[in-house]
Amino acid sequence: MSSGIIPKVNNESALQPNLPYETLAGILERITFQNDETGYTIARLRQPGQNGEITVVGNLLGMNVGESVNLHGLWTLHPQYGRQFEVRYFTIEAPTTLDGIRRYLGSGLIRGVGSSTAALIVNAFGLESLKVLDETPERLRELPGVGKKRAAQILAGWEEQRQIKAIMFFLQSQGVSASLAGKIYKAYGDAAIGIVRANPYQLMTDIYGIGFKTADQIARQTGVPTNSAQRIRAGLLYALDTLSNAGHCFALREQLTAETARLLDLEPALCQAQIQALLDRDELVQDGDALYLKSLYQAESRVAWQLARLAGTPADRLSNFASADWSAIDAAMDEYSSIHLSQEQKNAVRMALMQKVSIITGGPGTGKSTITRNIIELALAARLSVLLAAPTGRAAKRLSETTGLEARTIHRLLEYTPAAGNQFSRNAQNPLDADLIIVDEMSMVDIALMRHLVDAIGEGTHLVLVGDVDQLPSVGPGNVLRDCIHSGVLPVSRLTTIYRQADDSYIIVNAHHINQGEAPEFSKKSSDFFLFAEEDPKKAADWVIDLVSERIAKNFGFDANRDIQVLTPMHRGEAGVTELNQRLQATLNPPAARKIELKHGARVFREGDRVMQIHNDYDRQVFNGDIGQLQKIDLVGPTLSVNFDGRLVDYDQTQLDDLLHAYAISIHKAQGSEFPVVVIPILMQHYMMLQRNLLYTAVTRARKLVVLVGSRNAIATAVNNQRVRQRNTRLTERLTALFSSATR
Ligand SMILES: Nc1ncnc2c1ncn2[C@@H]1O[C@H](COP(=O)(O)OP(=O)(O)OP(=O)(O)O)[C@@H](O)[C@H]1O
Repeated sequence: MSSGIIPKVNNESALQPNLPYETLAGILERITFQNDETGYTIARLRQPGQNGEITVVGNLLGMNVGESVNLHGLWTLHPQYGRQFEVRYFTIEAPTTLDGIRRYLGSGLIRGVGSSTAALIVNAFGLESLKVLDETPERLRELPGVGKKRAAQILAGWEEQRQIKAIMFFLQSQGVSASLAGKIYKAYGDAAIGIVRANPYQLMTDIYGIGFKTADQIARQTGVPTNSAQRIRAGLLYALDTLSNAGHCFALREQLTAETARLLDLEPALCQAQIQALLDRDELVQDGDALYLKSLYQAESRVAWQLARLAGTPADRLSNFASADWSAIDAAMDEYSSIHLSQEQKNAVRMALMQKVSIITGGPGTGKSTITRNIIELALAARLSVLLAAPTGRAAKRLSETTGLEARTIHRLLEYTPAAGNQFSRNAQNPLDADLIIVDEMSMVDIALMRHLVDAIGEGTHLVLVGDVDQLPSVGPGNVLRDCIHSGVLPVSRLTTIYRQADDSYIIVNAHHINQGEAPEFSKKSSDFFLFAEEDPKKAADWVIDLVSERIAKNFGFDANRDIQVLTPMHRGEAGVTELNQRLQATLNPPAARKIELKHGARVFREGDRVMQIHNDYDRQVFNGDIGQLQKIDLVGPTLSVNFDGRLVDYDQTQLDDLLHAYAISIHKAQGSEFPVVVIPILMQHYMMLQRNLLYTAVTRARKLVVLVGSRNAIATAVNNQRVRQRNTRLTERLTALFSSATR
């Protein structure tokens, strides 16, 4: 782990970014629409001395018709509704004229009070009406026809809206944007102010979209000292969490102290003391010089323990194979199968059926799918039950296609139910009922998911882990497949011979070249592997646009929207994800009168866009890396409907952060997916990311055509850089220790 990978918290406010906001003052005339769940509002504002009304949109919880408001935000141009003002922050002043007060009280603001009661109140108390409600509400009884019960009812409604307003006011005065304030209010209700004051860092755990930096800024505003124990503990957990997002399961004590001290701008000794506090509270676990978040420690130890249990049990649901006549089985396989397996492949089949836990690894075209099919055939012929799974929906679909048997995501296999508090219904108490379980694309499985998987496997069931260990490791923490192989305690079949290869096809040959540290060949004979040499990032990006929108379709007959995927090493720069997406969107899906658009932050979603979900959402069954097409935008919700392989999924305003444009995606996000054509910009500008397994992963995503655009130098740098980023994991050591103690 290199030091300094966690960005320092700077003093710039992430809450109130330094944008040139405009301020509008006026009276809120009408609320046209308000989404009860999210608080998203469309309203009309009248400005003093000006004719007509303007449309204002944003999270306007706590704002009511008739109020004088100061709105801070930006003008935007809506393709259908024209010019409108997007509110980021607001302040409210109560109305001051008789008419204003009457309209205000009668606007529906107070539950159960309409325009006639409002008129009664204003007739009786005049300009003092609001003061009466606030300070001497017993005077409501003076109103004709208002008894004790009715007065209490009016008062309760008044208090309720006052509370919302007070909370929204408090949060905004702490620098929280209106939309975040809305989220906080929705999460905590009337307790919001209390919680934010007592421990703003609590928001990190409870509210999606609030991270350490936002919580820390709120804490500064509310006066929490920078050296408070609360802040340091939150900082330590945040540092560990950031490291786990980079793939690490633990941090060394010294590194964690240094990282956190730098992050918080405090003395390391202060951080040391709070490490002990977190250990005492059982939020951290210490293992020698390593410090783990508790959940990761449990996951890693449990995976090792469960694998030892599964491998070491005397129970064997495939015992027939242990005593089988393997020369007869090999002969039968040769006779009945159209493909004659090589000896190394036969050994892999035999190993899977004889060993309770085993691993099959190999590069593209080495026969992993073929072997998997053979294993399944033999198991089914022996009337055994087989379950197949893969970490992502798309990988599972591919496994189904290559084996002809149903394959599920690991989450579905384990009957994951997010509604029931993220529970896996298949677990140690209720294990999967199968004789044989095969999991494909193991390189993508992180330590947390592996823990749930092995927990749910009963003794005697065989587990076969299949994957390509040279691919990029999982996005989540751990390096499970690699660690299991390195431990040397589990049987491994390494497949080395490439079978899938036509004479003019270079994709697989080059993938293996790259994996072995050799430069890919750009031969004239090649029909599927090309380089457009260009050193300059801007010109390389121009090439990418031209290739995707014109050349590849023209010369090879592929469809730009359906078949071609741009994969790039970085997010930033001319040839990074962000800029390429903007340019490709403009070229492949330009604005048009009939296409509705929705602006979200710096991005514009437009009907017809290619988009990608970037988090697992088990409720709605859309997963990190799923790519779909934006079919419809409904501006009133506002909601987006995205078509994922024929299934429509709706996104409301609060879910839009889960969606990115996907004309160009990062290579990391492409793991486990395949595309007919991939176009890969690769430049010295991407220096930080130029690693062998990154290029290898990118190239192996293509089924029919690979086009590299960039510099030979960058390709050579990637190929030569075998420094697979080190991940802090101890699964290898745990496995070795457990297995050696079992055999002693
Ligand atoms: N022993 C063999 N003899 C002849 N052809 C083989 C042999 N093994 C595999 N093949 C063929 O090689 C091709 C690649 O095999 P397979 O799809 O099983 O590899 P893979 O490792 O799963 O590849 P990938 O990871 O790219 O999907 C297939 O067309 C398969 O039929």
